[in-house]
Amino acid sequence: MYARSGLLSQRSCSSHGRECATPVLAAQRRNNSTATKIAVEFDQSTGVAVMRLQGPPVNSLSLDFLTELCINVEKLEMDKNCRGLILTSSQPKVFSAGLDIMEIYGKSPERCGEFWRAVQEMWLKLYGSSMVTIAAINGSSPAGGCLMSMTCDYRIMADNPRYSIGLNETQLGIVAPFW
Ligand SMILES: CCCCCCCCCCCC/C=C/CC(=O)SCCNC(=O)CCNC(=O)[C@H](O)C(C)(C)COP(=O)(O)OP(=O)(O)OC[C@H]1O[C@@H](n2cnc3c(N)ncnc32)[C@H](O)[C@@H]1OP(=O)(O)O
Repeated sequence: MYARSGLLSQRSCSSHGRECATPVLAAQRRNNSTATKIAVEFDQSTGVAVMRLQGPPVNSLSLDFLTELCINVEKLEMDKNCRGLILTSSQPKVFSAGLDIMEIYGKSPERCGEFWRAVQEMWLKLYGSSMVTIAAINGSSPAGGCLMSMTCDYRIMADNPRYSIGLNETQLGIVAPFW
């Protein structure tokens, strides 16, 4: 969902002077889901968009979720009026539970590859964004949720001892790749 009058879809990328297009098209081709897991509100007066993650129960990062996230980031990126992005969660107590483990359990190597490429695309898009990006971490944010917030320029986390953040997969001896 992009609550801004469909303006973006009518504009060509070249009118904005920002790079765009191919990744969006790739992501759009992939996105067959009709359910909306990402809600975006853009305030024209401030130039700041708020992106709310709303994939119940815990905003786990499925292929559909990642695809929708990427499409929305890219749309905002193409809008020259959008200077800042706040990423937060609509789910109570959880920012994001990280990668949707059911996306990698018992799946074919091809499907796992597709999923892993979507993970890379997500963090590269956020990390490389020309917008100022802020993660407003209003709940727990383990593993891939931590990765997502790390790729933002700034992080603010709700002060609640019940919320945790970190690369918890290291407890199982799984470490982030070296690239
Ligand atoms: C800046 C440059 C960066 C460069 C980066 C380079 C690349 C770095 C690579 C980094 C790698 C990152 C790797 C990530 C790996 C992963 O993300 S694997 C996933 C790991 N996630 C977890 O371990 C989270 C586990 N979940 C929890 O801890 C808790 O569920 C919670 C704290 C999130 C929420 O707790 P609570 O509110 O009590 O809910 P629950 O009852 O536990 O769960 C509700 C419901 O959700 C299901 N669920 C939870 N997590 C996931 C998940 N990850 N995937 C799918 N489903 C999940 C849980 O099973 C429950 O389902 P049911 O209600 O039982 O059906």
